[in-house]
Amino acid sequence: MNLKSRAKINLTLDVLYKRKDGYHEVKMIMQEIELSDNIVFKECNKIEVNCSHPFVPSGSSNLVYKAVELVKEATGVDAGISIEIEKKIPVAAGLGGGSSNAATTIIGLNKLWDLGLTDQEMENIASKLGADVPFFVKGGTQLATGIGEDLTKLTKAPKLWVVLAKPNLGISTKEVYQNLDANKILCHPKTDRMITAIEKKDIKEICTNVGNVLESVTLHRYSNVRILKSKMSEMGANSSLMSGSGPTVYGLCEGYDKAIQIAKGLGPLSEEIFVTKFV
Ligand SMILES: C[C@@](CO)(OP(=O)(O)O)[C@H](O)COP(=O)(O)OP(=O)(O)OC[C@H]1O[C@@H](n2ccc(N)nc2=O)[C@H](O)[C@@H]1O
Ligand SMILES: Nc1ncnc2c1ncn2[C@@H]1O[C@H](COP(=O)(O)OP(=O)(O)O)[C@@H](O)[C@H]1O
Repeated sequence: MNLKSRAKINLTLDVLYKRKDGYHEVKMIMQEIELSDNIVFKECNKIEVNCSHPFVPSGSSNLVYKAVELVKEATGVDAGISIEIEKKIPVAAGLGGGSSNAATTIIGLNKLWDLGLTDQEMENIASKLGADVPFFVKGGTQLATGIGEDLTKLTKAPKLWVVLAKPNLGISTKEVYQNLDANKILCHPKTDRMITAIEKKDIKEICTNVGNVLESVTLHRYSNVRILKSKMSEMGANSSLMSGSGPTVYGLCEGYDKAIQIAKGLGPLSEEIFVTKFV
C-alpha cells in the first residue's frame, strides 16, 4: 500500500505563554498543502523503517518506527511491517515532514491491520509522538491550541498557490522555542480575524492576517531567511511568511503563473523551491 504524507504551513502562529512543563502554549492555524512524501507499506514479520534521505534516520529513531510501536502498544496487535519513506518534503524545515510521516503511518496501519481506530483515537496516539503530529490525522485547515494538540477543524480555505523556498540550513524547533521570550512578543497575529477570513473565503483578508511570532527568532538570526521573505513580496506574492520554526519561507499567490514566476525569480537564492497549493 502507498499513502501520500503531506506537508503543512502555519498561516498564523502565536505563542501565548511558556508553560511550567517547558512547552509553549500556542494558538495557530495550520494548513495542509499538496507537497508530499510517499510512504510505502509492505508486509513483514518485524518492524523495518527505511529512508534514503541523508538527514533522516532509518530504523528505531525514525518517528515512523515510534508510531508503529505506539499503535501496537495501544491496540495489542502483534505484527510487523516494512515501511519505506520516499522524501520530497524538505527536512527540519518548518513543514512538519516527520510529523506527517508519523500520522500517515498511524492512518496506514489502521487500514492495513483493520483496527477500527477513530480519528480521536488516532490523534491520541499521535499526540505521544510530537506536538504537530495530531494535526495530520485530519489535515485540511485547523486551529491548534494547547501545545498544538487541541484541534478544531475549520472551513476549507479557498484555493491559494504556495511558493516554498527552503534556505540551505536545518533548524531545531526546540532551539527556536528556547530563544523566544514569550513575555516580549511585540506583535501577535490576529488569529480570530484569520478564522473569519477563512470562513468568508476572503483571500485578501487571509493574506493580510498571516503572522508568525517565531519569525522574531529565526529571521533575526539568519539574513537569508529575511531576504527570501522580502523577495517573495517584492516579486508580487500576496503575502510572505516563515512557516513554523523555519527556515522555509512561503509566498501566497492567487494564480499559478505568478507562483511559477516567483519561483523562477528566487532560483539563485535557494536550492529547494517548490510550487504547491492548499489542499
Ligand atoms: C513550530 C511548529 C509549528 O507548527 O512546527 P515545526 O516548525 O516544528 O514544523 C510546532 O509547534 C512544533 O511541533 P513539533 O515539531 O511536533 O514539536 P515537538 O517535537 O513536540 O517539540 C520539539 C520541541 O519544541 C518545543 N516546543 C514544541 C511545541 C510547543 N508548543 N512548545 C514548545 O516549546 C519543546 O522544547 C520541544 O522539546
Ligand atoms: N520520518 C521522518 N521524516 C523527517 N525527519 C525525521 C523523521 N523521523 C525523524 N526525523 C528527524 O526529525 C527532525 C525534524 O524533521 P522534520 O519533521 O522534517 O522537521 P520540521 O517539523 O521542522 O519540518 C529531523 O532532524 C530528522 O532527523
